Amino acid sequence: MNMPASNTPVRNAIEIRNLDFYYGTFKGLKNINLDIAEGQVTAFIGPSGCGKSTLLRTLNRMYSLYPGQRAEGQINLHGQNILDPKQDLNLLRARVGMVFQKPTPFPMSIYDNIAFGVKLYENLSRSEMDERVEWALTKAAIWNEVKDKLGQSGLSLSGGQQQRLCIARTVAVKPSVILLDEPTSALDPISTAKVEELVHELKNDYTVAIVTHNMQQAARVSDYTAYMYLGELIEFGKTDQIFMKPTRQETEDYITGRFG
Ligand SMILES: Nc1ncnc2c1ncn2[C@@H]1O[C@H](COP(=O)(O)OP(=O)(O)OP(=O)(O)O)[C@@H](O)[C@H]1O
Repeated sequence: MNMPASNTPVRNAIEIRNLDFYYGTFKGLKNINLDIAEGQVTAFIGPSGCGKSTLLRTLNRMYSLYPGQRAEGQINLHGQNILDPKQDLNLLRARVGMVFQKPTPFPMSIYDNIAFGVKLYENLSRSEMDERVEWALTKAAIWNEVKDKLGQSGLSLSGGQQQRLCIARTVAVKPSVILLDEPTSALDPISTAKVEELVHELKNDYTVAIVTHNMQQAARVSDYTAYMYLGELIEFGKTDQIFMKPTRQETEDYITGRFG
């Protein structure tokens, strides 16, 4: 468990207030109130269908792509409510990047996988772009594996490498928050360990929120943990408190495997 240094004041990157979420008439999230600390890793855990991915997808309004899905309440990103209808969604997704469960490289070269997103937001010279590509791939701990084959298709990489390429692609546009939706569930144990190590590194520069089915993973990589059940936030706290001394019986039952 990664404890924040106790003498460092924790600032919130995101403050979620009275958040309800609807899939049509079905209420997927019920009155969520949660703070996501800047420069820390926050894990969302809970049994299947409890709303972990739904909550993550509200944080960059990914749901706005789907008709019938809506959120009510407030999600303040560095003090600005991103649920405001006037929010520019392209800008939001540059500030809040997302990595999905299955690696999803674009069908283009490794270099272009990184450059593509950067070009949407910035006008860099070729040499500046070369630098950005190397920087992002280095941040995602995959530079050494791909530096001699940047022209090859991203799809030619292994699953674990593809996922790190996707993380590099997200990092490349310099977001302030990175959302990871079960980023290792399709990976083997060695690739999983690499991605977990990377999550640990990323929090030096970014705020990270991660959905995981794997409680050991939540315990290993996160500073804070939110336990959810049936669309409600049941308990939230520092990861060691949630895992070693939960205050709610429901949390304890889930953590100890008596339920879920
Ligand atoms: N597109 C959708 N339309 C309608 N209901 C949905 C949709 N996506 C999810 N739901 C419902 O919302 C609830 C929360 O789903 P969500 O995917 O957020 O859960 P989860 O905790 O991430 O689950 P899992 O661990 O299985 O991925 C579930 O009851 C699910 O059936």
